[in-house]
Amino acid sequence: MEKTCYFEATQRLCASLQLEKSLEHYFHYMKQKLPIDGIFMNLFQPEQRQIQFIAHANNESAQALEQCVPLTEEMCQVLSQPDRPVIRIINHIETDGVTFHVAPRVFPDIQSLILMRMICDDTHLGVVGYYSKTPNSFRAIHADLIESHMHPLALITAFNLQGRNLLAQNQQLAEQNDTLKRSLEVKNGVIGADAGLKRVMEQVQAIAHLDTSVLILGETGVGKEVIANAVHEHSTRAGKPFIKVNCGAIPDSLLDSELFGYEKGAFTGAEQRKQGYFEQADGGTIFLDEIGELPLSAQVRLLRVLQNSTITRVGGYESIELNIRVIAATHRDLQHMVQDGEFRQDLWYRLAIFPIQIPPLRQRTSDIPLLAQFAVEKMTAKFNLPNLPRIHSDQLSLLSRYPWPGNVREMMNVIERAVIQHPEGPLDFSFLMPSEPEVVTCDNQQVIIDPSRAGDKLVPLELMMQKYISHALKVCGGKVYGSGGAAEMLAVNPNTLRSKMKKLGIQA
Ligand SMILES: Nc1ncnc2c1ncn2[C@@H]1O[C@H](COP(=O)(O)OP(=O)(O)OP(=O)(O)O)[C@@H](O)[C@H]1O
Repeated sequence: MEKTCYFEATQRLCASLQLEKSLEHYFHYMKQKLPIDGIFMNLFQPEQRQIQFIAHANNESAQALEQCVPLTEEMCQVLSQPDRPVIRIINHIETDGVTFHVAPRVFPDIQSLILMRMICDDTHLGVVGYYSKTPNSFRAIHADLIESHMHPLALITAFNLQGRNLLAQNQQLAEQNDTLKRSLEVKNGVIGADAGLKRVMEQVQAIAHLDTSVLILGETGVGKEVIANAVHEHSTRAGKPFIKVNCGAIPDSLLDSELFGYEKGAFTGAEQRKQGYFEQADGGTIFLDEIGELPLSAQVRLLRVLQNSTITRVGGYESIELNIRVIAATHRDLQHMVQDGEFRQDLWYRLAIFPIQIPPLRQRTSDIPLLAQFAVEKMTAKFNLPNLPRIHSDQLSLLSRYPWPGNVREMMNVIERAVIQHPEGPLDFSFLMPSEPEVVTCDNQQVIIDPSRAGDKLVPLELMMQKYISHALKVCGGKVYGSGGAAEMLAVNPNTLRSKMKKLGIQA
């Protein structure tokens, strides 16, 4: 009889991964053997000084519970005694101090019960309670019948606990992961912040919280905008506007209206009042990229704005006071431009209070693997690829040897191209290796076009331009306009480049 009961009970306890479901099956079997109205399970949590009810089954339902009942210090001591009996019959609940304090808080109708401790690996987990709403319901024979069920009950509870702990740890790790990801984002996607750009990031940290103007210097594509963004994000202006102005991309005739805005009727076509970039940046930061391209006439007006912190819209009279931090950037040698009279010295002094020089990528090759990984992840997301394409170590060292004249932007383009070519990986960058020197025929002679290999025989400038523009297009993956395009890399106006391409018969 006991053996059959043990077998049947164990089968039911093992029927589900959900404790309350197992308990429900078990209850419906055990109610035929015992005078019970329900069964509950709870955990003893001495560190929290409480008992937590985790599952309950009766004739109506089965529920997973999370109800906790606090214990006094003395109660904890009583329950921690190792020699407490495994099974106890309590036929009048009010006679047992601890049980009377705990069980009726969750199940008010309990009058009598059998409590069986669940012990697994010498650890007291908690108890199973077989209860009745009638007093004096239980006899020793009932206790004898269930005593052998302690092990399967303890085992399924221990597994369930392990699962709960794993879930909780998992959730904690996921939260930590999110926090770490966010803190990486706060570093604003500056890859190399702890390596090749460490010195730069130290300067960013030092200047960010001040309102001083910052001048960011470095070759094209080196990450000047990324650093400008980092200054803004680390400043008290983070969350306020960050307005980027590419000074080289605005035609001279539109500069004033773009920068300072205009009043309705200021000129033909000015049908509405429009805010300029400066007004849009009020409270935040204006990033004047390619400041070296600003014509001298505009430089005077910019200096006035910087000195007075006010602007006047085109066609307007009112002075508008602004609160703006200025970050300027250029790939040109501004000091040299000052000497040549192309850049106003007073503006240079004003902007160059705190210059940050970003080293070219070839001088910080330690950043290349991380940047490559970053670019691969970016492209994988962009093209919705199921897996990250791999880069073998020989290809990675090829990337580290390449001189990257277009810096990080060129690298992003190169990786995009490699991902398009082999989306499933591994990525191949052999196209970066110097190809056979290109030879063109000029005056019936063969001439090598690579200037570093050219001899004394020079080719017509147009031919050299044709080859050079074609090369630039190749580097930019055929892109003419926009960020990372050939016009940007060659620092020319896209329309100028288009017309040159047309003239020289170059297809994008
Ligand atoms: N340290 C970096 N971490 C992550 N991405 C970078 C980093 N540096 C540059 N990039 C990426 O390289 C590209 C070019 O960067 P960015 O536009 O900041 O260069 P730039 O120096 O301002 O270029 P330009 O001189 O043409 O204005 C962008 O896609 C940018 O996200």
